[in-house]
Amino acid sequence: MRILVTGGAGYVGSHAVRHLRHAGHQVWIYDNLSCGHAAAALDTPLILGELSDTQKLVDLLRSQQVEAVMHFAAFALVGESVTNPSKYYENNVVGSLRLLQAMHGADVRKIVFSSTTATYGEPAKSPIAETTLQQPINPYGFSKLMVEQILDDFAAAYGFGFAALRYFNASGAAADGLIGEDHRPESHLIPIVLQVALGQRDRVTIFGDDYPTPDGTCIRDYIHVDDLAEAHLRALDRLQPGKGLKLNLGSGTGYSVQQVIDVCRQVTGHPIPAMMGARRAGDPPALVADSSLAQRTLDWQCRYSDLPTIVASAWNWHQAHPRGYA
Ligand SMILES: NC(=O)c1ccc[n+]([C@@H]2O[C@H](COP(=O)([O-])OP(=O)(O)OC[C@H]3O[C@@H](n4cnc5c(N)ncnc54)[C@H](O)[C@@H]3O)[C@@H](O)[C@H]2O)c1
Ligand SMILES: O=c1ccn([C@@H]2O[C@H](COP(=O)(O)OP(=O)(O)O[C@H]3O[C@H](CO)[C@H](O)[C@H](O)[C@H]3O)[C@@H](O)[C@H]2O)c(=O)[nH]1
Repeated sequence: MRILVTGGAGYVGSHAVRHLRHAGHQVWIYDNLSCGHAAAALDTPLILGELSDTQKLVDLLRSQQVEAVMHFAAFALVGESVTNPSKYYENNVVGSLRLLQAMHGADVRKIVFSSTTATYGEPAKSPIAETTLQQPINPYGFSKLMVEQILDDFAAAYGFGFAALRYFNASGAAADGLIGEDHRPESHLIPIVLQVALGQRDRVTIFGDDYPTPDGTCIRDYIHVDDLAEAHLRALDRLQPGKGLKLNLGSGTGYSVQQVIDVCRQVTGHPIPAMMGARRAGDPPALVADSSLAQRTLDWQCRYSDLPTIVASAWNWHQAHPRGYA
């Protein structure tokens, strides 16, 4: 297929682009490089553009005869979304709406959208299935939930076929070490811990050890970015006009912050000093996916999402690119 990938110069998008191309699809990346890196595009055509530029998108979709869109472009810092909600609703909601309007205008009706665990807020029960009530606790989560709603309505009214893939914690890097995770500022646990191992930070601060979990630190479900990319590829094949797939993507195994740091110590052989700090606002105690619906619907399984494999791939990338894409 001929596919436009918004946010394809970012972390998850760049890995998905490689999977798409490997499977024989023709791909164009559309990115404003606000958080992404031109180098992450490798040899895939990169078009610099804004989600809000509807006319540019219509022209592009038409001229390249695009058949489907994968939509990764968004802002994704939970804390920043609380202090600057306007920025998040503008980019994530209005930006997505403009993209969908462009697709409608160009008669492109297939889309795979990056949603998030953050749409669930603080669910009482774990693991989290898709039937869990979606009650976000921050503007980032609301912005993604709003787009899910818009997609439902575009499916019903205009025949869009969509998949909203709710990722848990994306992590790891490509096995060949060519691309990896480089967020600026970095807020994600694994890259921060590995920056300590590289000597770029003195220590990692653990955000709270008084959670109702076995060791008191927060539990998350880490899924390898290549497993996420594979699920996107399979979702693309299963889009149906007028219908929406809403699927959790996680490994189904939870690791505490303390366990993640311990695995990073084992993989890197570095002592990785850690100190206890205060809770980070808005962190739920435990988020673990029930991804059985995605497994059945997509005929998909995680292959690289055991934590030592995730950390080893990330460590490979960080060692080879100590300054990221700089
Ligand atoms: N990383 C995770 O653990 C995680 C978890 C759940 C959901 N998600 C979602 O997955 C998607 C990708 O996340 P990521 O970690 O790769 O983020 P990222 O910041 O690395 O990538 C986002 C990309 O979108 C681009 N972009 C942002 N706004 C744009 C705009 N208006 N026009 C054009 N391009 C724009 C950025 O330049 C960047 O290249 C996001 O939608 C995020 O909300 C990520
Ligand atoms: O320096 C750090 C960084 C993180 N953590 C902890 O490590 C865990 C994982 O934190 P991340 O920031 O790596 O990931 P989050 O679970 O907060 O975020 C993930 O889920 C969010 C929604 O909940 C967004 O989708 C986001 O993009 C995605 O990475 C959390 O308990 C956090 O408190 C620390 O203790 N110290």
